[in-house]
Order: sequence, then structure tokens, then C-alpha cells
Amino acid sequence: MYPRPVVIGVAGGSGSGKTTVTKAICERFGEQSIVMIEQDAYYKDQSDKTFEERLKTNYDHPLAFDTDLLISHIEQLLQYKPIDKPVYDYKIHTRSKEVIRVEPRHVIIVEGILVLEDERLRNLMDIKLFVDTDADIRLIRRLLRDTKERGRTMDSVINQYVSVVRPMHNQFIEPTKRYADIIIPEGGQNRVAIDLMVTKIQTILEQKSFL
Ligand SMILES: Nc1ncnc2c1ncn2[C@@H]1O[C@H](COP(=O)(O)OP(=O)(O)O)[C@@H](O)[C@H]1O
Ligand SMILES: O=c1ccn([C@@H]2O[C@H](COP(=O)(O)O)[C@@H](O)[C@H]2O)c(=O)[nH]1
Repeated sequence: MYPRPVVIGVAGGSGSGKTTVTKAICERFGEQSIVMIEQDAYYKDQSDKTFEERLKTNYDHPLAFDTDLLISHIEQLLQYKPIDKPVYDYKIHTRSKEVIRVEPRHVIIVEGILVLEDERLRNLMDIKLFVDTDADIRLIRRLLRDTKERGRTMDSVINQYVSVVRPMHNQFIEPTKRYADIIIPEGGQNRVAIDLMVTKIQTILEQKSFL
């Protein structure tokens, strides 16, 4: 029987570079050692609502997520059991009909805006990171990404940012920085932080005789 897998939480504001950092860490190990779980995959299913109703959802509030399902999936992976991870479609604001079969691995990285907000989630984590990027940079990155990749217009990104994303960030996301073991400035291109994390994970895996 293997020792318990290592769980790493990566939080930070929208556009801070969480996904970029997490992917950079994962690439250094390969699919056989690490599994990446995006909190966004656990947005509640909204297929019972019309598209117009879905536009009114607050996607930056803790209640937008099915956190019970996320926790139960992490617990299954901790027992080396596979999960069927939901797939979220940002363009239609709901889950798609598919799921992705995810096999258990020795390292589990849970990444998302509010992964440090729920105490039960925090208690499952061995290492907690917060990617800390200035608000103006986050907004610019989100504008570029959401217009290119998530089917949004510039007006809709700016309106959502001012009315929802910014206030929710200040109320729910920013305060979770205090739970972080490590704060990573700027995210994606922070090679030093990524190298440090890779070394740390390698050490843990060696201690657990995974490597
Ligand atoms: N250091 C960086 N410099 C420039 N662009 C970046 C950097 N880090 C991330 N990005 C880009 O910004 C956007 C948001 O980054 P992403 O990693 O998806 O952030 P998050 O997961 O925190 O929302 C993406 O399009 C990504 O390619
Ligand atoms: O249907 C949706 C679901 C989510 N969002 C926004 O996405 C971000 C979280 O994703 P990041 O990759 O961390 O940016 C969140 O701020 C939501 O506002 C959405 O707009 N629509």
C-alpha cells in the first residue's frame, strides 16, 4: 500500500496565473506522478436554467461551487481510487455532458480562485500556495483570455469585473492569502517559485519513497 498522496492547493485571483503555474509544475513531473484538479470543473451544474438566467449567476462566490463533490473526489484520490471529473463549459456557463476519468497519482494539485476558502478543503492540503498578482494585470490578462478563449466581449468582461469579480475578490479570495504557506508573486513566469516548488515536491516524494 502506498503512503497518502500529497495534496497541494493553488489559490489566487482570476487571471493571477494559477493555471499557468500549476501546469508548469505538472510538466516537470509528468502525468504519471501528478494529477491536476481545477476547482472550475466543480462549478454547479446549471443545465436546468436558461442561458439568460446563467448570466446572472455570481461565479466568484463560494456557493457557485459544488464543494462537497470536489472534497469527495479528493478523498477518493487520496484512497488511490479513480474519479470522474466534471467538465465545465465557460461558453455556456454549465457542465458539459462528458466527464473525464482521472486516475489517482502520488501528487494532487487542486487549483482555483477559492480553494483556500473552505476549511475542509484546507485541511486536506499539505502545501498551500497563493498566486499574488496586481489587480490591473489580472484584469488585462482576463480581458485577453476571456475574449479569445471563453467567448466573451470586452464590455461583458469589464462589466462583470467591476460589478462582481472585483468585490468578490476583495471579500472572499484576497483574505485567503493568510492561509498560504507560500505566496508566489506574478504567477506564470515566476521560474524561481516554480523551481522551488518542484524541488519541494521532489523531496516529499523521495521521503515517501515514491521516487
Ligand atoms: N506571467 C505572465 N505573463 C503574461 N501572461 C500571463 C502570465 N501568466 C499567465 N498569463 C496569461 O494570463 C491568462 C490568465 O492566466 P491563467 O494562468 O489562466 O490564470 P488563472 O488560472 O489564475 O485565472 C492566460 O491567458 C495566461 O496565458
Ligand atoms: O460560467 C462561468 C464560470 C466562471 N467564470 C469566471 O471564471 C473565473 C474563475 O476562473 P479563472 O480561470 O480562475 O479565471 C471567475 O472569476 C468567474 O468570474 C465565468 O465568468 N463564467
